[in-house]
Amino acid sequence: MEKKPIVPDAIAPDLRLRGVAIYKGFVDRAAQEALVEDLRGVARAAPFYRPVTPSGKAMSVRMTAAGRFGWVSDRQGYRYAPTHPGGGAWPDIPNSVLTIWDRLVPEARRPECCLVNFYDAHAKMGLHQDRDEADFSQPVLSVSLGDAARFRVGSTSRGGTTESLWLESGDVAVMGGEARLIHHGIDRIKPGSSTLLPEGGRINLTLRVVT
Ligand SMILES: O=C(O)CCC(=O)C(=O)O
Ligand SMILES: [Fe+2]
Repeated sequence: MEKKPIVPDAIAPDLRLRGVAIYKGFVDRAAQEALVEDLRGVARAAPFYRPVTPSGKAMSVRMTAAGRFGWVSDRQGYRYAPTHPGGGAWPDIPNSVLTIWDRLVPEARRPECCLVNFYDAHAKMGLHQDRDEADFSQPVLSVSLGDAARFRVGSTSRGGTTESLWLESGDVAVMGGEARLIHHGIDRIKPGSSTLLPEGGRINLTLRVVT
């Protein structure tokens, strides 16, 4: 039997960009600060590193993760791995992060990976699909912290037109249902657009059900 896709409906999104549900300012400033504090703890246990694509190119984004699995990329390819590339299990996903998932997609399974991306002023991420997970009926939820980022979406197939918008600190985006396999990426960061991170830059969290 086909699984019914999980679409966020507990709270109405502020807007939809080609089916991606956008919740503007869903995380308030105090909660953003608490998230950053918890993420600094994650990064102490599992330091940020710069992944390499299967073709051997260093990504501009630095990554770490929390949960049973982290998403990793190296010469062997893209995959979910139970340990950090430097060795050792990933730390637990902080409750401050899980709370956002539970409020927006309460009917979904619990996320098994919280991928943490750090973008400096020059980092970006090309258009891609999140498709290394086993169950596409489960959504991917993304939280933006720090500097604003131009978020671009295409379609579920390759090519065609795209549309974009700015994701700002505290915004949440959910790719679920028809939009679960939409192409998406980050064109650029707007340096100095947020005071949340003293060092500047942007943190993006993506929560994923992996298995
Ligand atoms: O940084 C973002 O907003 C998107 C990140 C993303 O698409 C990913 O990590 O797969
Ligand atoms: Fe993605």
